Amino acid sequence: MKNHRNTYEESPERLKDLVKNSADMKGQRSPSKPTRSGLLREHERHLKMLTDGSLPVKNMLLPLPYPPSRVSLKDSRCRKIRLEDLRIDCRDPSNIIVLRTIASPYIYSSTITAAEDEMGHVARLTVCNLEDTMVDPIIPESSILAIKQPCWSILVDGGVHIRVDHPSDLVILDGDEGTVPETWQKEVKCEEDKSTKEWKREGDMCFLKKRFRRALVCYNNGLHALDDSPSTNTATAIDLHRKKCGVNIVLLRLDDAAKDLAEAISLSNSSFQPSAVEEWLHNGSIDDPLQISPSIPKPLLELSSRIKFDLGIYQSAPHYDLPLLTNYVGPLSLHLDAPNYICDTEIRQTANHGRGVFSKKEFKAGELIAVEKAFVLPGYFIQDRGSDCLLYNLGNETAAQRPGALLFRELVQKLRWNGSLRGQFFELDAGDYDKDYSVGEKNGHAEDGVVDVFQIEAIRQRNCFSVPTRSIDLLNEQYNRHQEMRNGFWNHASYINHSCIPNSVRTFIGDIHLLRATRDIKAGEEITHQYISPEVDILERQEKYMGTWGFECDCPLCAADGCISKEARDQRLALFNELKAAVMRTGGQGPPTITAIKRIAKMTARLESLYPEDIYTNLPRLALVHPTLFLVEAWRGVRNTDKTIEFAFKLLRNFGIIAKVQSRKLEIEQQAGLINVESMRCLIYLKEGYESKGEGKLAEECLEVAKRWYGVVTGVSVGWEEFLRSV
Ligand SMILES: C[S@@+](CC[C@H](N)C(=O)[O-])C[C@H]1O[C@@H](n2cnc3c(N)ncnc32)[C@H](O)[C@@H]1O
Repeated sequence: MKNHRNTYEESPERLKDLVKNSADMKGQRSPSKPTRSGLLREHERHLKMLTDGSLPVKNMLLPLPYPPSRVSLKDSRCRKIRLEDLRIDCRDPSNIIVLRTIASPYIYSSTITAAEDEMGHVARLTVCNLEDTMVDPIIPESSILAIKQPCWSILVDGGVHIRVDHPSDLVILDGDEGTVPETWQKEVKCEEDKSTKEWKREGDMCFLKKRFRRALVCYNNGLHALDDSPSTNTATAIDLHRKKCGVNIVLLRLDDAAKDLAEAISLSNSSFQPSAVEEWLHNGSIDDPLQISPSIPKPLLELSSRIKFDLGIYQSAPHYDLPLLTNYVGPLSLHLDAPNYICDTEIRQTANHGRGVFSKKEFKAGELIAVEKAFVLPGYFIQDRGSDCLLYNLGNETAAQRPGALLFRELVQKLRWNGSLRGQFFELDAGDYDKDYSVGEKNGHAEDGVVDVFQIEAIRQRNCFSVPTRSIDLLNEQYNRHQEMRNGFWNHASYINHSCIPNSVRTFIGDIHLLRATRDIKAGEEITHQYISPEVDILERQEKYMGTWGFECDCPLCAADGCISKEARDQRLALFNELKAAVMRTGGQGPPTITAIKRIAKMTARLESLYPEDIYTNLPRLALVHPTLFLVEAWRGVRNTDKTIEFAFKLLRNFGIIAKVQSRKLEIEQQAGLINVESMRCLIYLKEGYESKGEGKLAEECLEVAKRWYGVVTGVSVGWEEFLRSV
């Protein structure tokens, strides 16, 4: 059994201990020196395990943070060192080491290989956060690499390896650079002499086999091998650029894809300069002043639309065919071609919550405030256990489940390859992460591909959303029980601050985020939403906000709860728990008895008395929500219409929605009200009640509000009739 332990997939627990206990080894030389045969034997064993398929969950690890090197290999500060010069955990940004890999890589949660320096000394090399695959390895055997700021990192088995966390700290060399040892230079093979046609064919084969990087090389070589006959060449060159563009899109290299497409378009119509086409692809607008789209062939048009949507297009009104988008989206089709609508909101400094999003115009309750396509929303088969992974951050001792881990991975890839998208992202809140490490464009360190993976993770943690495939699916209990939520990232929405009693609700259709007003909003008001639904107990909810986002909420509800003495709050919580247990006891054998309902109503009334009216005038009373919901449904179950109506109004009140009937008209005041599935359901119960009392008009008014709230809660009106039938 011992022989089969996978020491390549490091246990985070053991690594955490190691980080704590190895501080005193910092600066020392390697305690062990592997032999070439020992290292290769061990590597072979792990590779075999990988092909055998006996694989654990992927544990991705982020050690203690350190910044990526910004020293280029051509920089005069750059100093070449050897394996024997390396020290434990000592990174000097000016140092580089040139290595040659001596084995095929093991690619799982990271890329692991064996490498030698020019003295013939060997080491295990671990490169993390690469978009690497076994069919298309980035560093196959015999690759020549320069590693920036190399050092030894301790392994749990007592050995050491060179660990690279920032992908930009790894530079793959062609073999003819001055930094490459002479003996290795001679061994670098020249690419074969092939015709354009042959390169294209090989590129196509590689594409089919998902060897995307190799396909790019082949198409590039094909372009270089073009002969001098212009007539046949133009069509071939357009085709090769188009193919390259497609591969770059798959690899999330949108900037490169735009370059290739611009070349292809310009070749197909010489009145367009490549630079003008590239600018059009990047301009974020639906406008096409040069009239490029009507003048290009369909395949190029399709690619241009793909690139423009992925880079972000903006429109000035919330015009969307939401039923169409809703019906299109499914677990395998998350990504939509939809423009953003964010122009009626703006990002500004708040008084004491950092930056926030503000309305630039009035919004009516239910109206769309903003619509945004995801910057990144990983698409993967939820059921695919092979994509299971966890991301351990040893710096702040947090662990992200698969949705967060996969989002992190894709963020790194997208940011690394698209300089045009970096500036926006690195402006976002990274919490306590030391901004001095930052290499975002705003700091003027836009060296190609240099992104700080620790900063990306800090930004992800603070700003990502947990999302269903579509928010309407959350109304379906089956879905709720079985579906894992994904993690996605939306740049504009990342500026929205939290409030426990917000004025907007966020919903999703695939990768589209919709924000709707829960009540009328004035121009200039700050837009808020709930990061998570607030816990009943203020201390518990503040702990959660502090734990994940580092803030203490000071919304009116938290201020009110803060006015209540600890003793009274404890009393409230004890009664709340007692009620919860009493409600649980009624479950099981048929509907609750009238005696049980009355007992719970009495306890609920006692709990209500613990909410002073002068403090909670129109604020939600969270502890009362669930018992009151139980009572509404229980009275409805025994067909007591008057009681159902009475408790439905109480439930709305407990959500902070002050509703009453005045002169046989429904009046609703919801400045601090929580609009959610339960409050919407409550209105449907009221509609039913009034219907059975022959109050048709009141019933209709309740239904109208319920329908508006359905739009807020799901983002769309699709499925309303079906939902109504299911209540
Ligand atoms: C998603 S960002 C929101 C935008 C952020 N204010 C900014 O300047 O980038 C989340 C961060 O905003 C701040 N924040 C959000 N809601 C807050 C609130 N109710 N009170 C205080 N700070 C808040 C916290 O620092 C939190 O980590």
